[in-house]
Amino acid sequence: MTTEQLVQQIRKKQSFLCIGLDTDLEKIPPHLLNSDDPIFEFNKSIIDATHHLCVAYKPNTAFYEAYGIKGWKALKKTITYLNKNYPEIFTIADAKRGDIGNTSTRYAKAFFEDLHFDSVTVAPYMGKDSVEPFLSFNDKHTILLALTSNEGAFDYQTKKTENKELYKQVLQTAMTYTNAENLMFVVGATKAEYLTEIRKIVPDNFLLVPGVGAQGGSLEEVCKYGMNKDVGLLINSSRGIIYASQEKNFDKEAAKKAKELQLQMKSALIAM
Ligand SMILES: O=c1ccn([C@@H]2O[C@H](COP(=O)(O)O)[C@@H](O)[C@H]2O)c(=O)[nH]1
Repeated sequence: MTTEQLVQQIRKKQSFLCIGLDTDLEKIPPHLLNSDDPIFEFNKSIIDATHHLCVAYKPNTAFYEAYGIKGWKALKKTITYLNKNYPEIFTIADAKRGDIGNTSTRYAKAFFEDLHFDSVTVAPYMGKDSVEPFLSFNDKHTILLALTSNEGAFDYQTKKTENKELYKQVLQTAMTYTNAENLMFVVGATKAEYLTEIRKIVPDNFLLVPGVGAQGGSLEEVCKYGMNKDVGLLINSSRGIIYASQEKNFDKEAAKKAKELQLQMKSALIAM
């Protein structure tokens, strides 16, 4: 999917919501555990109930890898279901990959060519030759970790080397990479106060913003400091939406939570 197509969807749906499919067998409604593939059944119900309220889904691969081959099969069924039934939806494999060049190429092939995701999250620590293999795929997006939502972000990401914070160096250096137009960046909603500085360095790139809902980040502040002329934000909520209820109507309860966020996003778009 191109960035233009993503922006069109945001305008059409009046939403820049990304729903995180962090599917955990210990948290899904117990009645689903009797089915052949409870992870996929849960995801399918959530997707069918919420697709009109969001523009992206983000399965975090850890939740699938944890179940071995069964988890990978459920991930493949989920992305195939999304691409077949809702091709307008932007898909993110939250896998946080990155390695020496030839290994990164295999990761990129796995997520872009085998699984057909639109994007994958990548860790910047190994530098240019670990990131550029992901960037070389047309109409695919590499979402680089810049300033993460967790407390540990302060261990390195905000520390200064050569009088500049590491997250700023990541943003600036990454923008010099070949095919940098395919870059998006992860910035935690819990770090909204940094967004003004971040937008000075990457005014045009999309930001994937996890951390509203369960982690307590403010949607209002993220919009205030992070929006650009094309909206430029994908705001993720996982647990806050998908685990709204463990009852039979869990999908409808999830949709209610997604609707609450979509309505706030609609207001932010009107105020733009
Ligand atoms: O900085 C980061 C990067 C990734 N994540 C991931 O996003 C979701 C957030 O889930 P919630 O349940 O809405 O808290 C999860 O998959 C994280 O691994 C992040 O939170 N922060």
